[in-house]
Amino acid sequence: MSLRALQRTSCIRTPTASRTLPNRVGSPRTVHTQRNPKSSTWFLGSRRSLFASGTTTAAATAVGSGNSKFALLFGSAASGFALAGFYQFLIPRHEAPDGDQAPVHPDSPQQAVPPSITGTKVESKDLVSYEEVQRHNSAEDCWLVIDGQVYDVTAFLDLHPGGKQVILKMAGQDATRVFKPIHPPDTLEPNKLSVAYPELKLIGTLDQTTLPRLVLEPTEEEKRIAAAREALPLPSAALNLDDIEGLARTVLTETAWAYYSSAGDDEFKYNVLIAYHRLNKVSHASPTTNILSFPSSLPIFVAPAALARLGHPGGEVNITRASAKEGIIQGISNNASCSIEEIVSAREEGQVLFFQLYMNRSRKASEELLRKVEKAGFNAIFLTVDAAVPGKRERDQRVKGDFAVRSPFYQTIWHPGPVLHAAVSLDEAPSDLKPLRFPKGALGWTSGPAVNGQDRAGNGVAQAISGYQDPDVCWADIPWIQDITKLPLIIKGIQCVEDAEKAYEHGVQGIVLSNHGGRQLDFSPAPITVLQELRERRPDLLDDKNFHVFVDGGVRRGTDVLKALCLGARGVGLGRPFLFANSLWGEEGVRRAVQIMREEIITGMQLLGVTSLDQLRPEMVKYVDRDPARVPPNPRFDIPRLTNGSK
Ligand code: HEM
Ligand SMILES: Cc1cc2nc3c(=O)[nH]c(=O)nc-3n(C[C@H](O)[C@H](O)[C@H](O)COP(=O)(O)O)c2cc1C
Repeated sequence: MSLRALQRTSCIRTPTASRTLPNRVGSPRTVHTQRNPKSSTWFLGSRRSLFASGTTTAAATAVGSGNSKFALLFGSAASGFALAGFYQFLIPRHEAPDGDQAPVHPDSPQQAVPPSITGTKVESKDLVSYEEVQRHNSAEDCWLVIDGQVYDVTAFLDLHPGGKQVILKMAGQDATRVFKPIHPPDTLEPNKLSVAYPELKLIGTLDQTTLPRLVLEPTEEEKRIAAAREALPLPSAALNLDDIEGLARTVLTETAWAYYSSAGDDEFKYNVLIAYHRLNKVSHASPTTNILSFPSSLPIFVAPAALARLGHPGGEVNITRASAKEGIIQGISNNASCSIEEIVSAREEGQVLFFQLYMNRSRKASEELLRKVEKAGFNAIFLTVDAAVPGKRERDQRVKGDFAVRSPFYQTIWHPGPVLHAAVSLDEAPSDLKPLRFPKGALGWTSGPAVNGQDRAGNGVAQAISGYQDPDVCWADIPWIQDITKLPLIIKGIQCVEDAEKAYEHGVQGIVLSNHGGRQLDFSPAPITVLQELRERRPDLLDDKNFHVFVDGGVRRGTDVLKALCLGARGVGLGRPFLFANSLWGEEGVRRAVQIMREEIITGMQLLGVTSLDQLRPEMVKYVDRDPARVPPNPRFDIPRLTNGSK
């Protein structure tokens, strides 16, 4: 089964067998939709290689509710990264002025949150006791604490873009923990405060010594994660990307694991290609290349993937820093958990970043986002077209999406309010814009229609964050985007030769053959299969220097990359491996994952007998059609037995 990318899918139509399309590049061309008779039934792979695609892992809800409790209870006792390190900066603890007898409270962070997450604090000299704050706990008199500062929000309640009720739930309490993940980091910046929210009154600074002492029991999951973090080896102990995945599963929350690892309805394993050996002098093999026109130390890039903060509080910013250090290009998801501003400020000078766009139901919102990312200096746009609606990700749905990390781009676009970055007014928002409540009090919004007649709440993380995406994106939108931005445009999610041809004819700079890591259409072809078919049927597209074909999905080995390159791909994306590596060790973990790929690619090149990537040829690989080996929907992964400190 093949997904017809860019077909309007809110009303499904059968594609015609062949047609003549207007050609913006050259003369009109007939597009042939005849399938290669040799190609077998397509199956979605899972986990391994391009020949599979994606089953994998999960992480600790970075700024979620439970961790803070845990940090409190175990923070002083535990040593190492597990608690004193990791949790301390997830949810900062109170320093105890008089040793461990000092009062503590989970939601009043001190300075431990990294600056990129914290935002700027308003400092006030007046000390206010926590008891006093607690007295102002109604709609008529509502105070709360954020970042150690006490605010009177009574007059602001009706103006709050996220609604009055969410604030009232925190009336008289410390709201830092719920505030931070869902607000832009500069929301309470001093110079912005009086202008944007004159109704908000700063009362003073919370007197930390008045906080009640809380003794909170960690949940079983918190205990499990802390123990796993305690036992984590150094990044260098991971020898391959499967080691990273196995370890990541141990430290991720059930929610994060389910979201990261989930694939389509069923999950399959598939192997396709075999590489041959060539004799050559290979002591110096260089894996450097250009991706589009940008230099890259390796023929791989970070495939855009949402919500990196589910696994680590540093989120996408960790990946940005690691990519800069390792010299590879990062794709930033439209549903990233760090804001554009955070990512751009972490970026090194000249660092190449691609931005992945989901077309918004409001074209105006998409236009503004495109202009924003171009202005911010992003280097290319990846338009994702294989996610007209979220795939049926049962693993994700089963855990019901209990998370507290939101996509700032998404908030920015859809939230009517005084400080909208994308300035979409309420009357332009879709009529079904409605608040969405996640279980356990995490809040969000969705603009999408109810799923199967039900609210999106409890349908998993993917359902929750995808509501604004337009199922009616079609080919006519391509010239529309090209008129708005001069950046190279790459269509991501092409799953058949016919759509590759259409993309070519629409004058885009490239495509990503991808099935979204197996998370969308079940039984969609493994991207390597489509690449092989493209090689057979339209080698001219692969050989055109101005048209770049990329591929992603299940790439876990250097040899996977080399096989794709042999067939003509210009670069290969990896999604989950970087999410998992980030979940384990943040920036260091992502660097380790890149290093593993570097070692494997160079070794693979040497064993293949090539010293540069342009020597890779289709003749060096062989396509093997074979039946996929069925694996259960929730496969168990071997957790590597690596011990702390092992090299
Ligand atoms: C003094 C405090 C607060 C200020 C100045 C404030 C300001 C804002 C602003 C400006 C937005 C729109 C964000 C955007 O569109 O980029 C927003 C959204 C929101 N706020 Fe607040 N807020 C405050 C407190 C809170 C608290 C205490 C909560 C929860 C307990 C909360 C929950 C939300 C939610 C759920 C949204 C919608 C975000 C989304 O769904 O994407 N806010 N707030
Ligand atoms: C957790 C997760 C989130 C993703 N989010 C996005 C996204 O926001 N936009 C997008 O175009 N692709 C997204 N993808 C798909 C990736 O870009 C990529 O196609 C896929 O991960 C490749 O498969 P791999 O994970 O096996 O490497 C996501 C994938 C995962 C696993």
